[in-house]
Amino acid sequence: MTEPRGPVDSSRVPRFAGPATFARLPRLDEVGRADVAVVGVPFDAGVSYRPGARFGPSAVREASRLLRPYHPGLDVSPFATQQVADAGDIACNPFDINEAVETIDEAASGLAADGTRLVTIGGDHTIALPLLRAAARLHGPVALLHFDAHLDTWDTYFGAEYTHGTPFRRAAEEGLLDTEALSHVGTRGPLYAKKDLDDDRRMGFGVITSADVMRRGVDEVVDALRQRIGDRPLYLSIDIDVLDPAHAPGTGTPEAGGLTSRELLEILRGLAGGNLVGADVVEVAPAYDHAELTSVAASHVAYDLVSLLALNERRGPSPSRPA
Ligand SMILES: N=C(N)NCCCC(=O)O
Ligand SMILES: [Zn+2]
Ligand SMILES: [Zn+2]
Repeated sequence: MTEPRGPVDSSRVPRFAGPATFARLPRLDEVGRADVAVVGVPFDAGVSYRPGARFGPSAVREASRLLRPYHPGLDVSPFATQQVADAGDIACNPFDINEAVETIDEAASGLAADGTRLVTIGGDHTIALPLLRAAARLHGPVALLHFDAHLDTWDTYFGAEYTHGTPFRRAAEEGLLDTEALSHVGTRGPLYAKKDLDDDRRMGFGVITSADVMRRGVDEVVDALRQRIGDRPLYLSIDIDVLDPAHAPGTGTPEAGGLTSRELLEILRGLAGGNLVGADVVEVAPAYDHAELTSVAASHVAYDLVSLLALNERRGPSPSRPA
């Protein structure tokens, strides 16, 4: 097997020079096949409040120029042990949500057909539905770990079924989810009614609120999540608004009282050694960002996801966790 082709060497070409692929990795067409593809979905026609997440993929790529090849927290060089490439953007119709959902499903299925695992950069949270369809087609119903301020299991908005507040209800209805292993992490903020929580529970979701993370701490949360997920094929969906607006102001539906980026990254690291089959980072809306706070956070989250996928291959225990 040939060695994976890694990022542009920052000691030769300054990291602020040249095109912004994710982490300055090669494009997929330059390497032919990848173990992990980072793909953008510049789609935001499903939002209920501030638009702008269509510019998320390019902002996260720009912010990812500073990433380095070795992850000390997980003791892995994620670009050396597997071929990681930037698959560019899935071009989908900004005026027709139903068509866009189909396009994303087909494109994701095409990319993943030969075993490539996808880390998708959104885009608003609508895109999780077609990504879950593509994942479930390959792996069957998947465990879902959903980091978000919001439940995203509402039914419709203005009669629309496919929106950023409804992907997980649709996914549950379509049988894409393993109902024994569904968790929201980081939820908070006002709801429409208490019934939102009842509906959510009926779909099988467990909830670890943002306040729970603060009270129970990262290690206990990780233990609970690992127990619930076990060895199941796992899909991770990370809405950047799970972070407090102080850590991620650049997003469309911000809610006070969120996680710190440190908490989010540490919870992710605690999941090492599981059976991650795909992941997304969504809802980065750069027009509301300051000093790239949000896109830097999202680029680090994506880097950790790629690193978790590298450790998947090894199937070893997590070095960041005590034995
Ligand atoms: N998925 C995100 N970010 N937000 C959903 C909010 C839905 C609402 O406006 O009630
Ligand atoms: Zn959200
Ligand atoms: Zn969301």
